[in-house]
Amino acid sequence: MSSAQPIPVVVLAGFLGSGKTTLLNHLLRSARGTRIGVMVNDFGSIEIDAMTVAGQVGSTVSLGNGCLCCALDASELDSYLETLTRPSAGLDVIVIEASGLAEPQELVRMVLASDNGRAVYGGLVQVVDAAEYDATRQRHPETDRHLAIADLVVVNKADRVPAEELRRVRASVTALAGRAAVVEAAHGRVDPELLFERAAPRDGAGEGQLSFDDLREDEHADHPHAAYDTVSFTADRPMHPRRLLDFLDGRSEGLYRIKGFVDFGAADPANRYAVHAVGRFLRFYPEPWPEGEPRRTQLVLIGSGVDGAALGAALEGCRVAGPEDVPEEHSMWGVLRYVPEKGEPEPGGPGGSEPETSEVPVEV
Ligand SMILES: Nc1nc2c(ncn2[C@@H]2O[C@H](COP(=O)(O)OP(=O)(O)OP(=O)(O)O)[C@@H](O)[C@H]2O)c(=O)[nH]1
Repeated sequence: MSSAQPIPVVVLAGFLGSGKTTLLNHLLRSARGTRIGVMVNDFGSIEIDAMTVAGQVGSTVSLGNGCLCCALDASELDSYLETLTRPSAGLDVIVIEASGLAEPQELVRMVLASDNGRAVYGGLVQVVDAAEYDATRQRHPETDRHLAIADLVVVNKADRVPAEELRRVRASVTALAGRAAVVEAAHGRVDPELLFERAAPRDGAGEGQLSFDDLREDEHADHPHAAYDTVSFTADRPMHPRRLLDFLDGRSEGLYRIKGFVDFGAADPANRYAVHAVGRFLRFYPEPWPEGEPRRTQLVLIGSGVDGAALGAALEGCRVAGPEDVPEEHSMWGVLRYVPEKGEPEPGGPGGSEPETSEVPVEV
């Protein structure tokens, strides 16, 4: 792509835990020379997504805590776009990863409203968790509306549902997503061309894509974010593997999403454990501590109808209390049960080739 062309800005949306960061990291790994700028928006004061993506690329801007569509206005978005669209950054495409509770329509509207002449709206990619599809639609009827305005829908986690179920979900998504292409994926592994080609500004710019007029103003009202609380937890003392597992196994239905990194101290001094819970799905992904990274646990918990103070207190009780509180010999076994088999890649880690995008340092 030539730098004289406007840079497409793709909005990557999808409900909590559907696999947006996983897909983004796949794109960054397999972009083959396409230089991708990333904006990440975390819902929670610890920027887990930003940390998960940051190792992969230099051109990442974190939009911080909150729901982008509420926290940001078009002029602020413009100042971030200004940074990423500088010719010196040499980017070909910019991807905005929305928080799992963002209203994609608002983001699209903001991108369309941008007066940055070097950027152009590049389409909405909506990620769907095939295993959570019915439950998500039930709790969040606005899901249907999000599908209807998408340009590409990725029915992700195809590996988690039987073939027949996948067909049913795909058929339902296709019916709702009138204008969008629908593809299935496991671990977000879509052909990057699919996004970038769709994102590339074409003659008759944005043909087939949403225009301002397609976006109705009144739909921010039933924004799902209002129903959710977020709890951030940090501990400088290691977590007790068995007590943390008991906490996770006993989590309530309302506590829909947990993500972060866990320090199990002496139980595994070499690794930190990325943890992800999405509904009843739970995984730990051990990875060597990055050099210079302080040994600490950082978690973000997102749920509706949850008691934040009680969750915080319960997690505090999962910390190793002191030298006499030694985790019993096989206490890591419970954790290891949730470490994926070989072949199931980590959300942001190995499991694929190294990123081919070059580092593009961008100062914000
Ligand atoms: N089995 C399976 N797990 C997946 C797949 N895609 C993502 N995951 C896992 O689902 C969890 C959530 O994935 P993320 O990529 O962090 O989801 P997200 O949409 O960025 O999450 P939020 O930003 O919190 O909304 C992680 O444990 C991923 O490894 C998939 O296709 N199959």
